[in-house]
Amino acid sequence: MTQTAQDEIRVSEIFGPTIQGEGALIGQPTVFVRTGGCDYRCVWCDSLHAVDRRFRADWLPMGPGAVLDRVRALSGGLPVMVSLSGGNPAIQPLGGLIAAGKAEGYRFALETQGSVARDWFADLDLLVLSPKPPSSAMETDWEALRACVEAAGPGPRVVLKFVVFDEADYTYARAAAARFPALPVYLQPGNHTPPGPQDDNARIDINGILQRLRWLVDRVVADHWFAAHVLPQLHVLIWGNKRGV
Ligand SMILES: C[S@@+](CC[C@H](N)C(=O)[O-])C[C@H]1O[C@@H](n2cnc3c(N)ncnc32)[C@H](O)[C@@H]1O
Ligand SMILES: Nc1nc2[nH]cc(C(=O)O)c2c(=O)[nH]1
Ligand code: SF4
Ligand SMILES: [Mg+2]
Repeated sequence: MTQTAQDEIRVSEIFGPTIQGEGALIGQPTVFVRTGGCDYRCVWCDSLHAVDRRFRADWLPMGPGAVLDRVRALSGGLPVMVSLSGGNPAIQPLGGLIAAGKAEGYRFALETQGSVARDWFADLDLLVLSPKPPSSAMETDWEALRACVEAAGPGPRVVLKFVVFDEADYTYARAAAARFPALPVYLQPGNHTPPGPQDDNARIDINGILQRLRWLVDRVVADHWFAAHVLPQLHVLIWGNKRGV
């Protein structure tokens, strides 16, 4: 593969295989490629090490070949699901990595807030759009979100995934889902990440997460919102907000 500076991906971390902890592929063995840099800054982001520019020195430019070498080494050369996350992976040049990986049998999912659409979304196996509710303090660009769905086209599965902390977030999720009636919906309770090193499972408020999870189930059932899936972040229940799992 010939490589140019435009192909370089800013990589915060590559880890796994672990299990996918969230959403449509929960429980599935997955290697994560987390890119560095985001056009948002959600107040409760659990991955600030890939968002806050203070960590920029840790985001290494890597060509698609080098990323695939690392993924191959982690998976023992066996095809596995690769989740592209971040940061916002949509602001990175990932088309070459996806094409090269698919040629070797890897499958690709991508997690994005839906603020930037890319033509290579059409080559994914799964596009997870996670527009941000009021508690994030971010504004949704509905046209950009729709452009993401359109860029995906008929190829990948496309799903919506909402983080819900409170009633206003739930109302937002209902309204956003109603704009895209054909898309499956996943709801997950938010976790309040304490500041400091993300390597300490004891610092996670598991009781708060479970309380919001019970409330979310009650809310969905009371509304007869039978198309929604309600799931916790399984990796957070297992490991807290530890990095690299
Ligand atoms: C860290 S983000 C990276 C991808 C992309 N920027 C996005 O937000 O979709 C990956 C997933 O984690 C979710 N997430 C981030 N912080 C969270 C928190 N405190 N509680 C629950 N989910 C969270 C996001 O909503 C998104 O679905
Ligand atoms: N196990 C595990 N599952 C995840 N699902 C989404 C994640 C993310 O941060 O994008 C994530 C993560 O960081 N770890
Ligand atoms: S969009 Fe995603 S990565 Fe960016 S700040 Fe929000 S949760 Fe974090
Ligand atoms: Mg995460």
